Amino acid sequence: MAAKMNPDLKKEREGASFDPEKITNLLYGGPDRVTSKRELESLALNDPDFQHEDLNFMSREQQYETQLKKSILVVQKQKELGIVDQMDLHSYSYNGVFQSMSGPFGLHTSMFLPTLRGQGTDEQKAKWLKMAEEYAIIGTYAQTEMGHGTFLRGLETTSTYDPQTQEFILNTPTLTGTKWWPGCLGKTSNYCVLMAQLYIHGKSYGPHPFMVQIRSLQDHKPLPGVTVGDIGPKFGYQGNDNGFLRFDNVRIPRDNMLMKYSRVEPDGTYVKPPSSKLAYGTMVRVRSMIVGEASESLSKAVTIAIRYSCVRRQSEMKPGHPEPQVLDYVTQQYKLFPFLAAAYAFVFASRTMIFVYFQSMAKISSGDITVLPELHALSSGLKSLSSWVMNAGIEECRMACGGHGYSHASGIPSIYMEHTPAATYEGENTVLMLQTARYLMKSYNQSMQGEKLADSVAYLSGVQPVPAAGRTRNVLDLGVLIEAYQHRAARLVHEAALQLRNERQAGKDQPDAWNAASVDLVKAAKAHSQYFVVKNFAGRLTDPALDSAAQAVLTRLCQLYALHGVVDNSGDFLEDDYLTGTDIRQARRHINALMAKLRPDAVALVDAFDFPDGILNSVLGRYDGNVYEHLLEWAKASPLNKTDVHESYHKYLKPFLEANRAKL
Ligand SMILES: CCCCC/C=C\C/C=C\C/C=C\CCCCC(=O)SCCNC(=O)CCNC(=O)[C@H](O)C(C)(C)COP(=O)(O)OP(=O)(O)OC[C@H]1O[C@@H](n2cnc3c(N)ncnc32)[C@H](O)[C@@H]1OP(=O)(O)O
Ligand SMILES: Cc1cc2nc3c(=O)[nH]c(=O)nc-3n(C[C@H](O)[C@H](O)[C@H](O)COP(=O)(O)OP(=O)(O)OC[C@H]3O[C@@H](n4cnc5c(N)ncnc54)[C@H](O)[C@@H]3O)c2cc1C
Repeated sequence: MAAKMNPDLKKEREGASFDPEKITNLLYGGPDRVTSKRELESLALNDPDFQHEDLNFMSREQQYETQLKKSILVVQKQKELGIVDQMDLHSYSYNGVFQSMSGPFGLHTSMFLPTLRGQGTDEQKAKWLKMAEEYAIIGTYAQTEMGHGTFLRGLETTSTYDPQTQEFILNTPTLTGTKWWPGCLGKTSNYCVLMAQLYIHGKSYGPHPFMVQIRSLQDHKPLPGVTVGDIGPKFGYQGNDNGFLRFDNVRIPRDNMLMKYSRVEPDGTYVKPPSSKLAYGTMVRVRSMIVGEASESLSKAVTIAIRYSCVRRQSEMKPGHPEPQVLDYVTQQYKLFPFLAAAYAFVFASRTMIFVYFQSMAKISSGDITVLPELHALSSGLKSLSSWVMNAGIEECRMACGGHGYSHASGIPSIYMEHTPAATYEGENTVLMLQTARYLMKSYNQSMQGEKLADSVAYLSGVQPVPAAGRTRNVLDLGVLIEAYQHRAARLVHEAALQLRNERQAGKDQPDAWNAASVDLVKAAKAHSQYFVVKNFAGRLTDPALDSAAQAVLTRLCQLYALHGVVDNSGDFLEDDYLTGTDIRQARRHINALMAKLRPDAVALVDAFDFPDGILNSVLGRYDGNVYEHLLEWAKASPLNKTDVHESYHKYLKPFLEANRAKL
């Protein structure tokens, strides 16, 4: 018999002003997509082969083994089921089987295969791609070293060409040159794409990608000259064997250098790529994907916190009245609703990012590399902004669940531990924001020369003059809000550029001037990215998939997202002189009014994300809201509760207590 729905959640759903299915359809690309997503998720979630004890109750070794076993089964089953489409794979594998927890094949699919596809020549693809796609070999992306992650040009691993034998000789010359962090490297991979400094005839040509076998295909032992292992337990990512790797005079054939863009001829002649940054292509790809990872993780956390906030009743709002649902406290709404709005904003931003990525890659493949700087700037900015907001949001959701949020039963700690490194991996956020800033400075200077700018920065040359002080606006109007964000971004870019110029004029060289202005540069890059997100969100509100009710609720969310950003950054907007103090006060009032309007729709809005219980993996966020009975059941399954009296009682506590009693 189906469990009864918690009456509070039932009422919430009955009281919603719109049909969540309409928004689900928009989020996933139409009803057919939603149907196949649900079928694939359900297939994975109900497959007995994928059932296991809660990962939270397992040791790290058990987690690794469990995830490895599932990774192998997924490969077999996805073949049997004929799943090839990336979105289908995401539903079946990433969410259905792994509930977005990392596993030992993660880097094979997210970076090793894309690098082979993107950096290999046709011959190289013919040689390795099929083997890799068929999992005859398993690889990772080995770039970061103990001493350098950010500064790619500072990598110490060397690949020295020997024209005599037409081989590269790989070496790790220092302790800090030890590869450190690559996922799935410690125990799983037998190959890697190695980023190493290319040396020919004693000259350095910078980091290049090489295909390197690191373990025997017979017994999986490290090959001669290779030292490899796991780097130990981490904050999260326990199912992933992030590893270390060293080389001692390991020789690989010349054609193991991935040579789609740059080449080394047999005699040692180096053929330059059209752009040296094409070798960084896989990172751009993953950064674009991380916007999706961040939005999805934040969506999961807000789903849990909002559902639970409707089930949880606490305190007396009015003497003698029943305890209210904690979501009725406006302070609780103020914690959660802006992150609900942000989750939507970033889901939409991630869809656009993926579209721009593939559109740009099509151009790059046909030889037009002019789109690369804009793609790099956009993906760097959105990756950083989305993962920062995700981190803040997940933590806010945890705290909004009170004590139970701290328990693994809530599911929130796992989401946080697993996804918080998105702010670090694939380019540390501040560093990437500075890359976006670099592009903005260049664009700004180009606009000063009257040059035409790329679409995403065209506004830098067309910003309206600051309106007369004292003029107030209707800040609920999305057109006004978009303009305000645009104006703020353009002003911050302008001011950062001025600061750079002033630092130069005061006698600093370019790098010192850049460092001195870097806080403002990051601020400008953030403002630019926030403007992009607000504008993009507003652009989705007219999608024909939405009926008027769904459109109305998403419009409120979009207004809340934009207004909350204004209030949160009111100093910026006021300095801008574009909005006035009265506008900011109005914005605060509008936020309160919007939250009151959104309150009855909050549960339906998180339902629209369409995460089944098996994927949410949260006692607090259960769809049926039957939290308390399952909390007790979950705790009873904890390994410490396998026996009434734990064995350590006999070993330690009993003699201790007995000795103390004997002394009395
Ligand atoms: C719903 C969907 C969910 C799906 C989820 C699925 C997948 C995604 C999820 C998870 C991901 C899974 C696993 C991830 C594991 C993590 C793996 C890693 O971390 S791999 C290692 C990543 N490492 C880095 O990112 C290193 C960061 N450092 C750099 O990228 C660079 O060194 C640098 C900081 C950018 C600086 O480079 P450099 O010093 O060489 O360059 P500069 O001199 O500063 O700039 C020169 C010039 O080049 C431009 N540029 C730099 N990078 C790029 C690039 N990638 N593309 C294009 N252009 C680039 C730069 O802007 C300068 O231009 P200019 O101003 O014109 O001179
Ligand atoms: C879970 C996880 C998985 C990973 N997987 C992989 C993988 O599969 N393959 C791989 O190769 N790597 C991997 N990495 C490594 C990751 O890519 C790097 O850690 C990341 O790029 C950051 O580099 P870093 O560690 O050198 O940080 P650092 O650069 O040392 O950062 C430390 C601080 O210095 C600041 N800083 C550094 N440079 C600058 C600058 N120029 N300007 C201003 N501030 C600066 C940063 O902002 C930061 O605050 C992984 C890391 C993690 C945590």
